[in-house]
Amino acid sequence: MSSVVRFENVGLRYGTGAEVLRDLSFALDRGSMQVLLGSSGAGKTSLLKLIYLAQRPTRGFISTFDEEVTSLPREALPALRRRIGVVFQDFRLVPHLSAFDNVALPLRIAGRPEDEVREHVEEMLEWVSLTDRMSARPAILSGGEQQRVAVARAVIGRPDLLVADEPTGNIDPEMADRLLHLFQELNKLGTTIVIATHDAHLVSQLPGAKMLRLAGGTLSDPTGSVRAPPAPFRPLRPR
Ligand SMILES: Nc1ncnc2c1ncn2[C@@H]1O[C@H](COP(=O)(O)OP(=O)(O)OP(=O)(O)O)[C@@H](O)[C@H]1O
Repeated sequence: MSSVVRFENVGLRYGTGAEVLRDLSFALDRGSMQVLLGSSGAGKTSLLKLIYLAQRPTRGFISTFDEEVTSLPREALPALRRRIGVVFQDFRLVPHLSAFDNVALPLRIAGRPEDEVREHVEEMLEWVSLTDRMSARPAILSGGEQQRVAVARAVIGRPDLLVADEPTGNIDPEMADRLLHLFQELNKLGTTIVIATHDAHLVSQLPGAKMLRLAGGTLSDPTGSVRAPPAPFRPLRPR
């Protein structure tokens, strides 16, 4: 099977600090769905940044859509980035644009006709239950509403690759189910998907998804069992 992204012995350090990612070698198969599991600080966001080309590795080799991106000039990256939808952990909505206009952005950038934009955006906002909030700017939306706008914006253009950083972190379980269903539908249409989370339960909600487990900056055996939970808290007994 061909791969959309391939890492070979990739490492990343910020400045002169220690490596936060090391010896990463894996491939994302075309049309696959992967859950990147790791605790807080494990390096999930850093790994996603390498995948969506916002960060270059300090060593190793990365290929994206069959281009060796590690040696590509900076000017060549935007064309590849346009094929990648990203749900950022901190949403990154455009503050002066309404929910509608934020979601419309990828379609307008792609030069799609305005009547088509309207139809698609309305449909997408309905899917994430934000029809009645479409005129609101991000500042007056709740965290969960902003997250749903961010997801809608990332998926609306049917990207070849979708990268989502804790995309269900701020929403209730019912809406989380709805978003996961949306990701599965997109995956059926051919989009390769990577979802980073610290929530091991998410894997069981995505039948067919493969797991990548990140710990201490490196990928462990994805077939390995989930680490045992810590011993239960036992308060001191009164003497
Ligand atoms: N821009 C940066 N400069 C320096 N260190 C950074 C930078 N970004 C992340 N780090 C460090 O890299 C390590 C991994 O961080 P990262 O944000 O990738 O983890 P994470 O698994 O996404 O965590 P969380 O689940 O809490 O978001 C941390 O030790 C963090 O402090």
